[in-house]
Amino acid sequence: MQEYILRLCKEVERHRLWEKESRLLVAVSGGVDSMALLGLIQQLPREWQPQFAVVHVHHHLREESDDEFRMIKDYCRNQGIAFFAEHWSEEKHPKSNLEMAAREFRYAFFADMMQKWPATHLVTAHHADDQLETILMRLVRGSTLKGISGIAFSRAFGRGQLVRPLLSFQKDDLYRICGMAGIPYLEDSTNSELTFSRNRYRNSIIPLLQLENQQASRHFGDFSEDLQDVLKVVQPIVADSFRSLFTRDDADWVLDLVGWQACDISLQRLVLSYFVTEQLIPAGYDFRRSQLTAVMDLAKNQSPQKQISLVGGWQARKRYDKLIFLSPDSARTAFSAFSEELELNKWVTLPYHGRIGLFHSDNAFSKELPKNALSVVIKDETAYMPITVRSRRSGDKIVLNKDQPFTKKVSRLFVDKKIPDEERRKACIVTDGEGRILWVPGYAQSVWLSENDNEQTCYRLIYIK
Ligand SMILES: Nc1ncnc2c1ncn2[C@@H]1O[C@H](COP(=O)(O)OP(=O)(O)OP(=O)(O)O)[C@@H](O)[C@H]1O
Repeated sequence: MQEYILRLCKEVERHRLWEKESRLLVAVSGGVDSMALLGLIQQLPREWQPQFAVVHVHHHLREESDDEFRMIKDYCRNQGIAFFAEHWSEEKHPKSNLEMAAREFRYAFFADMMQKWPATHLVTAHHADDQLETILMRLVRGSTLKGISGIAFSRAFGRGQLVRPLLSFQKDDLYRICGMAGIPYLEDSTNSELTFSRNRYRNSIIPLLQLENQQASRHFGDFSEDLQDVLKVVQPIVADSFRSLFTRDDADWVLDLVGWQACDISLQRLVLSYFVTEQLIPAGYDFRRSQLTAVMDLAKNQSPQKQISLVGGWQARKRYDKLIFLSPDSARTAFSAFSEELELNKWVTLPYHGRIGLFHSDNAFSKELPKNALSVVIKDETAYMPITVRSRRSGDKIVLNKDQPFTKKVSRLFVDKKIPDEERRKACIVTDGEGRILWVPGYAQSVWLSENDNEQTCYRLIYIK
């Protein structure tokens, strides 16, 4: 046992996992891995042992969950260890993606407890065999370089760090630890069934690799550490390029395609991969390599306007010399069926951005236009009340040019001006009481408007973006 305790101390020191003053929340499922982890932490020498407590989630997914819950609770009570548990009741279980939902629930509870207890570190019992499985699965399924680098010893989580001190321990070590120290544990019954893909790897593929070489899991661990070292050095360089090429627009991101295309092809790929893994995908979401390839293809596509859907409801849209990554919210928020009559001297807030109003020429706003305002004048004999502001409709037409009036489709207007699709959707249309289009703020004004005041002036339309 002493040998294992020393090994844990070494790992904590080598990877700077925690300090004596840290406060650890140990995530215990009741299986051999996390019970061995708890046992080792309990037996750490005083100068190495921070304060610690146990967190457990009762998933109510299997009959044995009750036994696990009770076993950990009793163990902690007998050993004088603080124990915090949460129940994931059956009503909260979704119909699909159960494994993913259980994980999300678990980590949300852990983050919450880190805040409440409070803790500096969450400690999980991921070990060398988990590492091998994870790397292999990600390689086979397709993942980014960061994904293929596997599980990290430490990463930011909640208000502190998530640490995995057992990554160099093999499963057999953990059985031995529990055996030697008389620590109870319960086998997870799903481990022996081939229901989830991880278990298929665990039971069929990995034993073959280990037959080939018993040190396979150690070698995967070395590979993971080497690759993580490389990424640590390269990442800041890539991050610099990322910052110069990407700009943020609320929740959306915009890539300058001209600058990006001027980069070396390897840097192009690395910058996109960095963006996707570090910024786009919420922590823990597994982004597939195939999506990265799709984004690359989109960026290089000949057509000036094209779009694709990405994981998690994100959308990538190519718009001339920009690649816009729309957040799930923006992608959903379509400026659809909006229509509102303008009341004299009052602003109407537009659904996408900006406001618009109809003001009498005597009104203070008309006399002193707000900054960034666009404004046009309606001559009272030309337009009929009420004036309405609405979103675009197909078939919208506007009559342009005072001297030689001609009718133009609003859609054609946008194509001629090379206005990207999202901007077109955000554009609003101002009509008069007869439904004639008076103004498309920012883009065109009809023959019935003028820009300058004169004696006939009665009303001014003002739009602020
Ligand atoms: N119900 C649970 N309650 C508390 N801790 C848990 C629970 N289930 C898992 N853990 C902790 O998480 C560790 C890893 O568990 P598991 O292999 O199921 O992967 P995971 O939590 O889904 O994480 P990942 O997907 O990152 O591999 C366990 O060793 C244990 O420390």
